[in-house]
Amino acid sequence: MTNQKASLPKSKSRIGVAFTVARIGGFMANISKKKLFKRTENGGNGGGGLGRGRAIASSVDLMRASSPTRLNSPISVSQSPWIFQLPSALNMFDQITTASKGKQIVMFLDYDGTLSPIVEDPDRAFMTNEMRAAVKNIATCFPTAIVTGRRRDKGNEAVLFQPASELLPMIEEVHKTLSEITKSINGAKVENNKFCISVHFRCVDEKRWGALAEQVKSVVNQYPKLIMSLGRKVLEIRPAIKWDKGKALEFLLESLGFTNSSDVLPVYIGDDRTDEDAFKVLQSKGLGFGILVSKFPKETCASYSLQEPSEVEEFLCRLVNWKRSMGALLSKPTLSD
Ligand SMILES: O=P(O)(O)OC[C@H]1O[C@H](O[C@H]2O[C@H](CO)[C@@H](O)[C@H](O)[C@H]2O)[C@H](O)[C@@H](O)[C@@H]1O
Repeated sequence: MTNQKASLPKSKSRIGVAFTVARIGGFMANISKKKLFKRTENGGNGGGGLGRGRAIASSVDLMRASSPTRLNSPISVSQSPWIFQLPSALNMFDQITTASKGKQIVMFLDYDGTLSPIVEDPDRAFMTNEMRAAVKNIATCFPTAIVTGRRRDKGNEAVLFQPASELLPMIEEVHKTLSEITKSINGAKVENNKFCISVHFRCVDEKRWGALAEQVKSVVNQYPKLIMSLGRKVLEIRPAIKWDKGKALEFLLESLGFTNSSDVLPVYIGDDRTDEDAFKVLQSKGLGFGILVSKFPKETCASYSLQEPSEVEEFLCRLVNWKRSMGALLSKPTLSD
């Protein structure tokens, strides 16, 4: 499999949509996280009532938990009770297609960790040729949107909606400051996603994570219009506006004319905390299916799971084949023809 430029296929997509999302709110999994990020999310002064040492220690704990690389318990993935709660979307394939009877499937796909494997260098997160073909095919079968925090020139073609444009000069300024200030930390990488800044710590020695988080928070705290949250080995700084992947999903469904929920079956596939906002919307509306991409147990509002991008590809290919076989069945000549 050869790596390719991280852009999506240009033609034949029913929507051809890629979506830049200014993220907010994140996925607050537990109380300590709420406390820790309170200052940054409120533009206030961080760590809640925690002392500085404890606040840094819990920052590091959260950063560690942001992208687990092993199971905490000694049991294997297949034995995990989480797997029972969150069955594989591949095993549940027939149930998913049955639920789509009389409805329009609309596909929502996250990019990093979903369509492309997680890699150390965010500039080298590419879709394989096979995944590219699968995405292209799925977009010919169903309305399809890529919902990502990445900037348009890093993998996407069209942007339907970009909130917070007036904050761009400020985001640019913060990007410069963060790039400068984090130079002292080996492996730290600051990425400018236009509407959000990502400070990556995947390649930073764990001993330096606390120092990095402190540096970033000290800058973000000077900007009340920005908040910070955690993704997979990444600190994300974004506008404090009411916009997230859940709102993006609602906006897209509405734009496509699917206000009547009985007509539509949205399927959202994502791996990260920001995707939880979309899973939550689907869950609360009793609409479609959220599919979490993860090998490890996680707290989630998704209904099903896929372990890694290669399983996402398999799932997309099965959907394409199913859709094509349905089309073939419908067009088969009958005796009366
Ligand atoms: O909304 P998404 O498309 O899921 O974007 C979330 C972040 O994705 C990227 O970072 C992640 O993938 C990198 C490449 O595999 C990996 O190195 C990093 O540790 C992950 O967090 C992207 O680079 C970030 O800007 C996005 O915020």
